Amino acid sequence: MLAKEFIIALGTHNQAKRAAVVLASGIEPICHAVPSGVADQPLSENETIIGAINRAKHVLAAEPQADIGLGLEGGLTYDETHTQQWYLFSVCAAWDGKQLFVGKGLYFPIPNPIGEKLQQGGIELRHIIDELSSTVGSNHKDGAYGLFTEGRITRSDVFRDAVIAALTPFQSSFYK
Ligand SMILES: O=P(O)(O)OP(=O)(O)OP(=O)(O)OC[C@H]1O[C@@H](n2cnc3c(O)ncnc32)[C@H](O)[C@@H]1O
Repeated sequence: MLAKEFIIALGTHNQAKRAAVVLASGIEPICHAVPSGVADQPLSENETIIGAINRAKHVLAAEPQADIGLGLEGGLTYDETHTQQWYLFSVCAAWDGKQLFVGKGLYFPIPNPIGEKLQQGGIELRHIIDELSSTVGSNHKDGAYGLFTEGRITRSDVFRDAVIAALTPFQSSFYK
């Protein structure tokens, strides 16, 4: 476990992401919205990872008193090779000014018509999930994962695992 005095800067005010960091670390992060430098709706694995890394680096620069910057980014990717299926996944990048690690959360199939609609542009996943779940701000709540699994997995759960993965090399003596 990280020491309580360890300061985490998180590059967003998103509540699902903030909750994920608390679940993963037991620490309340300093939230500071920073640009991801990628599209509002990333549509490839590479773009999503770059967005997470940009956020981690930008937030540590903006909050230099922090020990580590975390960037959390959600994105979609199309699996051409095996399943011809769109997937939603969540990435955490962790940057302490010297070392960078990335944790990837669950890969989760989403209905292909949703992926195709997003690919056409002009709309983000949260708009579609808001409409399907008759809510506003689904991306701050249980998200697409919560809707499709009837609450068995939430957006915070998925990001929690990604945060644990990205933080572990900074915590565990096995990586020293
Ligand atoms: O405020 P920020 O940190 O930018 O959080 P975000 O939720 O708006 O943005 P992300 O970059 O993480 O996600 C890219 C887009 O995909 C949407 N999205 C990703 N995962 C989602 C989920 O589980 N449920 C609903 N929308 C989701 C999200 O709302 C954005 O429109």
